[in-house]
Amino acid sequence: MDRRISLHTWYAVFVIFAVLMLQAWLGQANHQEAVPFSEFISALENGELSDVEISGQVIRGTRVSGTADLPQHIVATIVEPALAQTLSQYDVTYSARAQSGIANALVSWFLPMVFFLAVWMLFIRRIANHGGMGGNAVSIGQSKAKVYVEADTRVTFADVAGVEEAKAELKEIVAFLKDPQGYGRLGARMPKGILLVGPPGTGKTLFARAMAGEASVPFFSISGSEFVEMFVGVGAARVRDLFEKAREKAPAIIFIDELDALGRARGAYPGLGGHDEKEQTLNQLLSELDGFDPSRGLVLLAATNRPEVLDPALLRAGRFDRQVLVDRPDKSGRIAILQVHTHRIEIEDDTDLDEIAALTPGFSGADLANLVNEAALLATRRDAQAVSLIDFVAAIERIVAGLEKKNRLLNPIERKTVAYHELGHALVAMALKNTDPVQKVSIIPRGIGSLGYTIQRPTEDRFLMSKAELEAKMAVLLAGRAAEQMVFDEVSTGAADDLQKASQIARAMATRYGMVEDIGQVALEKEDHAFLGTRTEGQISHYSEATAQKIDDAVQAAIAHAFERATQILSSHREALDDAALILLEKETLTGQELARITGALTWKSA
Ligand SMILES: Nc1ncnc2c1ncn2[C@@H]1O[C@H](COP(=O)(O)OP(=O)(O)OP(=O)(O)O)[C@@H](O)[C@H]1O
Ligand SMILES: [Zn+2]
Repeated sequence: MDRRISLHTWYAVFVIFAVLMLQAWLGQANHQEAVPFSEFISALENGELSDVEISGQVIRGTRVSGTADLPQHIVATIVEPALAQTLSQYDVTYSARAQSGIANALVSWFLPMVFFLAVWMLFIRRIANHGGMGGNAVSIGQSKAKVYVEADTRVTFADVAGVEEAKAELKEIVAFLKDPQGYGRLGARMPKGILLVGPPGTGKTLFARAMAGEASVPFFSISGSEFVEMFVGVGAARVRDLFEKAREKAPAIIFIDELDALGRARGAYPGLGGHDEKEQTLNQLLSELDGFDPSRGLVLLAATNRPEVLDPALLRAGRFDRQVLVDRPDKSGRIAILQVHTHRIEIEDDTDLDEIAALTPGFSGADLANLVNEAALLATRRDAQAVSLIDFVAAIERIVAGLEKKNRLLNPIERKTVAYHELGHALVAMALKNTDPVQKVSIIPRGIGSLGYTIQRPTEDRFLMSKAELEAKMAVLLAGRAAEQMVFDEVSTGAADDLQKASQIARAMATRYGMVEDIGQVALEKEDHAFLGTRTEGQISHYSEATAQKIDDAVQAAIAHAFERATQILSSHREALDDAALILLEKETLTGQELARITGALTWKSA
């Protein structure tokens, strides 16, 4: 990759240099000397000039006779606008300034630019086609497309560790690739496209290659980021080529890395350029997806760490209709990943991977791979026979500093706060009747702005919610902050999103669902139950100041009540909360069952 970037830079410098040279040369040929206006006029009056042209404030002419030591082309600025009129008695042409501006730019900038860009592209193509990616990857396609194909990736699921849930899901796909016919026979339908979603460096690319390795099928890949700054039509041609090549070799895996770079919501590009090109590429991809027939043994995988920016059309049924989460590993996951990577190096017996894993919360698989590498380098530098714990600790310190800069790691106090916050949500959800069961609690940061998370799995699709359910939901939402308040006697900014959601519900209860006695069964605002899925906003009728006051009061009261309720539940289960927090801080994720076991929750589900 680096090599190609440096070539790009090299050629960019070359082109700029060449254009500047050309400009200088053109300028010379066209050389014009600026002279005072009075001098220009006298030359004109003396009949020394021909081809006199006025464009805007500028007048130029070609000297046909007169003093030889003056340049042939002279130009002056019309100082007195009124004079422009009197000039009409001479043989002059008036030309629009804009026109001559464009013509000038065309000659001096645009044409040479196009010419050199073309030459540049040609060079880049040649390099790309000859150089390829190195290793056992071969790039195919002579001119248009740069699709990488590996006949055998030599990576298997054993190389991917710490992401067991995702692995289990993807194993099914491998079974299909190994025997497309047999799979179809049982009536099972493969998803058309599978989207691997997760933070950078968690092994999405590795997973895709491992699937190809497991199934012993060729691996065709292309990266979304390579589609940027491409000429119109090239991107679409690449996509077409990718699918064509893969179809010839089916069964096979097609992998599109960084899907977000080319699959961004259409119409979402600020500014000009690139827009049409990206739309064309995306449209081509969509049409390939629609014509895609999984029963022929092709599996389409893509990866992204920003699923939220993807064009919704990509995620529709029959396109990328299966998402697999590839998350940052928890502690046991990190141990497994460290095992994979330390396999190839010599390590001292004293090195306890468990301890290293404990020191590296928030590390991704790529960070851990990097860590093992660094540690090995440090050991080599001190002439050791094997890598030992001290090398790992030193390497961790270096890497942590880098990650902290990127704001990806929590300090110990933050971790503790997040643990209690998330457990607050989880325990209150477990204690209350009208809530969805807790599936998972985690203190592994997920994306920007989310430091931890609690997943509740709805037991069914919801179209109606009762007042009791809404109230329970609010209590669960406020329980994060309630736990922080109770344990640390201090609150943090981590609850902002919870508060917003709870306020939304409280407000809707007052203004839309007629659930507040004091206001009555009137609808004051339009539907906005973001929590049920639909969304339209605005006032239905104009209501008085007094009613507005009542709404505010009702929202305040509902929130206060929910907070009170959460606090009460948590304080009566303080011991369970502390026990769970200890274990969550150690393990980083807890499933619903584990949590129930720790807290004995199932015995106290009541209220
Ligand atoms: N789960 C894992 N198990 C083992 N190694 C891993 C794992 N995750 C990442 N790695 C290591 O990190 C390297 C980079 O991971 P990979 O490129 O697959 O991540 P990615 O999720 O595709 O990242 P990005 O989103 O930045 O493209 C891998 O080649 C591997 O060495
Ligand atoms: Zn929260």
